[in-house]
Amino acid sequence: MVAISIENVWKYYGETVAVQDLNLECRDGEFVCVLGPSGCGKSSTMRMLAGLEHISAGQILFGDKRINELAPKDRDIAMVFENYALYPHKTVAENMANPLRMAGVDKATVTKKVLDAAKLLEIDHLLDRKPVELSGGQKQRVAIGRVIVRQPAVYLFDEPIAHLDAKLRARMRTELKHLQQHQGVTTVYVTHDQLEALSMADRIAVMHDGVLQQFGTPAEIYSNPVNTWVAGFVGEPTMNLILTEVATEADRPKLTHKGFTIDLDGQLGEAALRGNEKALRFGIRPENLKVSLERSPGAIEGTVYTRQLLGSDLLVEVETGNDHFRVRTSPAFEGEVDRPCYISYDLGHAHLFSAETGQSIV
Ligand SMILES: Nc1ncnc2c1ncn2[C@@H]1O[C@H](COP(=O)(O)OP(=O)(O)OP(=O)(O)O)[C@@H](O)[C@H]1O
Repeated sequence: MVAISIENVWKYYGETVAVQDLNLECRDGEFVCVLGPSGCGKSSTMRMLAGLEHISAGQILFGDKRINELAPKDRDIAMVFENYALYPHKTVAENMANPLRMAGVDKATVTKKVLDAAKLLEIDHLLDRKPVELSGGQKQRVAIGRVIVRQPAVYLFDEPIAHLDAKLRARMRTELKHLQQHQGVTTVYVTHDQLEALSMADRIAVMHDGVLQQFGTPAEIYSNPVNTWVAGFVGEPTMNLILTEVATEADRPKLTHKGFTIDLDGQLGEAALRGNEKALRFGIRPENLKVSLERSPGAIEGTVYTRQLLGSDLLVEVETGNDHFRVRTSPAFEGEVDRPCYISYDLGHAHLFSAETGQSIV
């Protein structure tokens, strides 16, 4: 196992800048997810780590060894990419056994390790089949199996479970996480799925347009997003980010909006005054709002726009002054569409972002 340092790394494809001055430290044995939407540069980062893509500038170290010039086979990595390249003429068992055979492991150990991995991945009944006889999801599991049979210094996973159905994906998240914790192999895992990142990673690197936005634990990313981009990308249903104007009344700051006014105090109040900004985005997660049919002091008045059942919870969208708040509540909430309701909030869970730059000001 080994720590990974990505230092001032850039990736260009001609004029296109895919990765911009990336700095990331992945501790020995850590599980780091690189999270972002399509085109944000996560696969380019992964391919540079794997040695499949030239590093345009900067350097990558495994431990204290610079790997820029090392061939993929000399990096002691095992990778699963979205387009799993299996050997077409070999069976599933032979595909999975291949890395162990190449490493000179004895036959009995190979057979046992392949069978254990196949059972874990629920492909033990497919061991004699050839890749052409498998579904996409089954091929993906064989590709994962081929990687987990051996213990390299680094695992590189690029959307390895994207092709599985929801139930198997949830199971594989648990199993991969368990396996990684058990083996302690330093892991970089690329995904566009924020739930996957939140549930699996020790730390998450959120990328957008080739630029690292934030690097932190899932709790830090979720609770203290550094900008509106991260705030809106991580968390489902997404954070409410409502544009408001800043005003003061008797030196006390407040946020004004067509549908409501929010008096600020404490940390938020200080930040709003200090920032000297005319407009701010008020951010609050749906689970940190309460909706009621009873009016209460300071509550935001609105009308029920939609009710959507999310299994055990109800998502209520409330319209106020041409904007909508999403509120996660109990299905027992009786408010009907187009009827008045009242939203209350705890400012301890609220965020303020500059309307101009999108950066958190608190
Ligand atoms: N071989 C290439 N030649 C030119 N441009 C490329 C090449 N590979 C990627 N790009 C561009 O670089 C940027 C980052 O691509 P990258 O594949 O790293 O993103 P990604 O986040 O992994 O996206 P996806 O999830 O869709 O794979 C994109 O704008 C993409 O169009």
